[in-house]
Amino acid sequence: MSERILTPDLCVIGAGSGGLSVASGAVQMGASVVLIEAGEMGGDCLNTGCVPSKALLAAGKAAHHAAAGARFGVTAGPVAVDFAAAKDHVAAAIAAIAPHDSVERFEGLGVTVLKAFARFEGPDEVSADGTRIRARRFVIATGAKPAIPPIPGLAETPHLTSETIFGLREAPSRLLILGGGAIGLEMAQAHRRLGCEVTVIEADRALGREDPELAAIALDALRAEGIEIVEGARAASVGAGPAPSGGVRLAVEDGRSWTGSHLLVATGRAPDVSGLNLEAAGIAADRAGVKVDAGLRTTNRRVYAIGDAAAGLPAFTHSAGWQAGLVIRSALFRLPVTAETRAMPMAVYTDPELARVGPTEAEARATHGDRLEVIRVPFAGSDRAVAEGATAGLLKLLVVKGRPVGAGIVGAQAGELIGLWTLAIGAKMKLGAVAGMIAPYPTLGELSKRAAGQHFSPRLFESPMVRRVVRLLARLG
Ligand SMILES: Cc1cc2nc3c(=O)[nH]c(=O)nc-3n(C[C@H](O)[C@H](O)[C@H](O)COP(=O)(O)OP(=O)(O)OC[C@H]3O[C@@H](n4cnc5c(N)ncnc54)[C@H](O)[C@@H]3O)c2cc1C
Ligand SMILES: NC(=O)c1ccc[n+]([C@@H]2O[C@H](COP(=O)([O-])OP(=O)(O)OC[C@H]3O[C@@H](n4cnc5c(N)ncnc54)[C@H](O)[C@@H]3O)[C@@H](O)[C@H]2O)c1
Repeated sequence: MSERILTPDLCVIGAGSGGLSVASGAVQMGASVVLIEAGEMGGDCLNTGCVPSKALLAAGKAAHHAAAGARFGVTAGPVAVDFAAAKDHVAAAIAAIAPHDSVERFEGLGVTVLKAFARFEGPDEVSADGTRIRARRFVIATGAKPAIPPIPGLAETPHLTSETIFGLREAPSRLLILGGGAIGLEMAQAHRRLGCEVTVIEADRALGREDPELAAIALDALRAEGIEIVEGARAASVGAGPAPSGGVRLAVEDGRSWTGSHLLVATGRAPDVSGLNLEAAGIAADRAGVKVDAGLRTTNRRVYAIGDAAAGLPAFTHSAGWQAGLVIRSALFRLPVTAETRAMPMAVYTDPELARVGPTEAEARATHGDRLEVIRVPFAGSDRAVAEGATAGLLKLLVVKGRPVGAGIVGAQAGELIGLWTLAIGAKMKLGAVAGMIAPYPTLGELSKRAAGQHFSPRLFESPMVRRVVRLLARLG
C-alpha cells in the first residue's frame, strides 16, 4: 500500500485547547489544515482537566450548600452524597461539551483530522500512522502530563493523578494529596465536600506562587471545612499502609507520616514531547518544554509551539487559546506577534476563589519600588457579600502612576471579578475609568470601583486645595 502524502498550509499536532483553536481559526480563514490527535479530542482540559475538575467542584458545592443553610434559616434532612452520581454529573458535563471539540465538527469545518500519533521525520515533514504531512507551517500543541517526582517507593505504590482520579466511582475514605497547588487544593475541597477525609501535604507553601496574604484567606477557609493542609513537608517515601486496612503511607523528611486509602499526586505537570522525534526537525526542547521565541517559533522557523508543551508560557486553557490566535496571525498573515503575558489572568476555583492578573505585590515591589501603591478592599465592606454571607475575601490592587499594574482577588466570584482588571491592565487604562464606572448596587463588582476610588479619595477628601476651592465657590453663591 502506497503512503498517503498531504500538503496543507498548516499541520497541527494535538487537538487540545491550543491545537483546536488554531485549527478552527485557520480553516475558517481559508487555510488548509491537518489536525493530528493521538488520544481524546479536546485534550486535557475537556477530558481530565478543567471540565471534570469544575464539575466535581460543583457537585461538592451543592453538598456544602445543602448542609450550610442553617444561618439563612433553612435546614433540610441529613445530606447524603452519592459519589457515583456526582461522577455521572462529571461525565455528563464532558459529554455536553465534547461535540464542540469532536472529529465530526472539525471535519465539518473542513479540517482533515487524523486520529494517530505524530512524529517528525525531517524539518518539514511529519508522519502519522502511514500518512506523511508536508506542511508550510507546523504547530506543536501536545500539552503536558502529570509530573511524578522520584520519591522512593512511589512508582511501586498505586497512586492517582489528574488523569485517573475522575474515573473513581467510589469515594476515597481518606484521600492523601501530595502537592498544594491548584490541582491539589481544588481536588481537596471537592472531595472533602463530597464526604472524604482529606490531607494535603505540601513541600513549601500551599498556593506558593500566589500573594501570601490572599492565599492565607483561601487556605483558612479550606482548613475550616476540615481539610488538613500541612506545609513545609517534603515527601521522603511512599509505601503500603499498615495491615489490615492497607492503603498508602506517606512519610515526610521530618519523620512525620500519614496513611490514607488513596494518594493523589499533584506535584506539577511536565511538557509532553516524548516520541515527537524533535531532533529530526532541529527543534530544541528541554524539561521546561519546547523552546520558543517571543513570536512562539521554535528553533525550526517553520514550526511553532503553544500551550503546555511550550517552555515558559502560562499553562492555562485561556493561555493556549490566546497563543493560538497569535500563531494564526503570524503563520497566515505573516504579521509580527509577541507573546506578552502582562495581562494573563489566572483563577483557582476553590471556594473562595483566588484570581490574579499581573504580578503579586512582592513581584511588583521588586519592579516598581516606592512608586507602587497597594490598595486593599475587604469583601466585608460589600453589602452584597454581607447579604450573601460571603464576607471572607479581599481585593488587592497594585497601582503605579495612576494605572493598575496588577490585581489579586480572593473571595466569591473572584474568577469573574478579575475580568475587569484584566481589561484595564491589558488596555493600559487609567484608574479614573474604573472609578468613574457605574456599578449596579448591590454587586461584588462595586468592590473594583471602590478600589479604584480609594486611589483618588486622599487626593479629594484630604486635600487643603480642594477644601479651599469648595469654600471659595460657596462664598461666590
Ligand atoms: C486537573 C486540572 C484542572 C485544570 N483546570 C484548569 C482551569 O480551570 N482553567 C485553565 O485555564 N486551565 C486548567 N488546567 C490546565 C489546562 O487543562 C491546560 O493548560 C490546557 O489543557 C493545555 O492545552 P494544550 O492544548 O497545551 O494541551 P492539551 O489540552 O493537553 O492537548 C494536547 C493534546 O495533544 C495530544 N498529543 C500529545 N502528543 C501527541 C502526538 N505526538 N501526536 C498526536 N497527538 C498528541 C494529546 O493526546 C492531547 O489531546 C487544568 C489542568 C488539570 C490537569
Ligand atoms: N484553576 C486552574 O487554572 C488550574 C487548575 C488545576 C491545574 N491547573 C494547571 O495545572 C498545573 C499543574 O497543577 P499542580 O497543582 O499539579 O501544580 P503546581 O505547580 O501548581 O503545584 C504543585 C505543588 O506541589 C508541590 N510539590 C512538588 N513536589 C513535592 C514533594 N515532593 N512533596 C510535597 N510537595 C511537593 C510544589 O511545591 C507545588 O506547591 C498548574 O500550574 C496550572 O497550570 C490550573
